[in-house]
Amino acid sequence: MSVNDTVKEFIEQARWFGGKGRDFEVAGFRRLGTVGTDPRLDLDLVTLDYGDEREYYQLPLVHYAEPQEHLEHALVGSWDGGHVYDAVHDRAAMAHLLASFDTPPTEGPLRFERLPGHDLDLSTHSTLFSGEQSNSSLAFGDDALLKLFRKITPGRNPDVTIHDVLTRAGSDHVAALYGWLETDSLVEGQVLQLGMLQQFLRTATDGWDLALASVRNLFVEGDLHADEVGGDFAGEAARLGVALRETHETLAEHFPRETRDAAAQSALATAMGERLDAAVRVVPELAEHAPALREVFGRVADLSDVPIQQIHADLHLGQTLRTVKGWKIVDFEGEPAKPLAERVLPDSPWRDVAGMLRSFDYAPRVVERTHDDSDPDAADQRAFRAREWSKRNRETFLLAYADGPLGVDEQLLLSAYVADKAVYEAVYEARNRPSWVSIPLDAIAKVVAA
Ligand SMILES: Nc1ncnc2c1ncn2[C@@H]1O[C@H](COP(=O)(O)OP(=O)(O)O)[C@@H](O)[C@H]1O
Ligand SMILES: O=P(O)(O)O[C@H]1O[C@H](CO)[C@@H](O[C@H]2O[C@H](CO)[C@@H](O)[C@H](O)[C@H]2O)[C@H](O)[C@H]1O
Repeated sequence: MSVNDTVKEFIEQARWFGGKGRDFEVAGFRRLGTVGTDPRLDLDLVTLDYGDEREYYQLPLVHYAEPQEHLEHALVGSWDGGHVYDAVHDRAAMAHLLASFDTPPTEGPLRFERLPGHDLDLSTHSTLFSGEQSNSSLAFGDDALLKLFRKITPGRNPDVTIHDVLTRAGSDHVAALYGWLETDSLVEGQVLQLGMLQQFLRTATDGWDLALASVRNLFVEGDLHADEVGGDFAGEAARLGVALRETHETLAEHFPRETRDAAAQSALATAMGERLDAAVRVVPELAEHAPALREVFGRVADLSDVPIQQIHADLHLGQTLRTVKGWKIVDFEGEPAKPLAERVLPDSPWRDVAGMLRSFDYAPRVVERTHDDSDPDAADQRAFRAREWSKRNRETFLLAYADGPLGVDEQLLLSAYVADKAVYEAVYEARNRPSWVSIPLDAIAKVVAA
């Protein structure tokens, strides 16, 4: 088998590969740089050709002369007389990267950039994060987290740019950026950012997991209200609201702020309508709600002077981490499916708020699904509690975020973003978790009934 075919097979089964199910060929293989010897770590860039478009993926590959038993699960293939493994699984290869952040090479194509203020702990070893992630993240002990980007879009990565700005501004709501890895390359004449090193949040618990635990707690005590059980989430929802407001304020101070005029608002309404049209083709059940949704989107076309700025753009509870020092927000890459040029455009902060409101709707619905519905009374009671949990946390979060009631225009814009996100989710679920598609569909039915 050729090296290209071997690499293609490896990419197809990788959990970070975003093009699953699509036909592609490996059209090119380019060495971006090499770090260390014995073992040698190559950072390679693979070009994938889908026929109508191309994408680039980063492959960190470690080479050994002899087979490595402990890396068997990470074998990519054997070529050039050696054995080649996915390097994120190899502590020796990852130690080369950490050492290079500490003492950057003085020559060569790779640039290991650092922010001042933190001495890396070189005595640590790497542990790869598991889970459904679009990139590969590794913890170095309790000290640092390295995220190696997999899909590489030429140009600056917003995750790096935004963490850089928020770290320098002293924000309490992100993990501090320690540095990043980049290279100039001939690919589209732009910089390629390959990885990001940041503070490891040792005491972090995922916001989504915390929300699920709170709902489970509530379901155990079927006769108690959300505010009467031990795991009530409202205090956390309020703190999250404040954390998001403060993050938006800091972003507004350091990135350009604009206002969207009537023409731009009209373009927003059109874009939401187009996303709906495309979604109906994937999820035909959306069709019955389409006229009412179009009305919701149409109302935002009449607004003008809408403030826009840098936002997170892909916010949900799974992008929040609760630490002993409060809530942190992660992953500022924007919606991965969108092209970079669109992802870096300013947008209304209400889009982020809408993302969180949708998550507060999801959490109880997901827990409900794991319960045995053999007792219809208990199921009804759980459905009632689920609605109560969601409403309580959405309202508390929103009140804390806005620090008061919303104006009519703000409410209108927020409802449109909520509906737009639910339309996006209907497609996402149909493609990834078809049995969950009723969660966004039910939410859409509620929006249009309101
Ligand atoms: N600084 C950090 N410290 C500890 N865990 C983190 C940190 N940043 C992100 N995580 C966790 O690492 C995982 C991957 O992070 P994320 O930025 O969402 O990656 P991806 O871009 O691959 O989706 C998530 O589970 C997230 O909660
Ligand atoms: O984290 P990603 O950028 O990969 O986001 C995608 O996956 C999310 C699921 O992990 C998905 O989020 C949806 O499901 C969540 C529960 O699993 C829920 O909290 C979110 O509100 C809901 O949107 C997200 O839409 C998708 O882009």
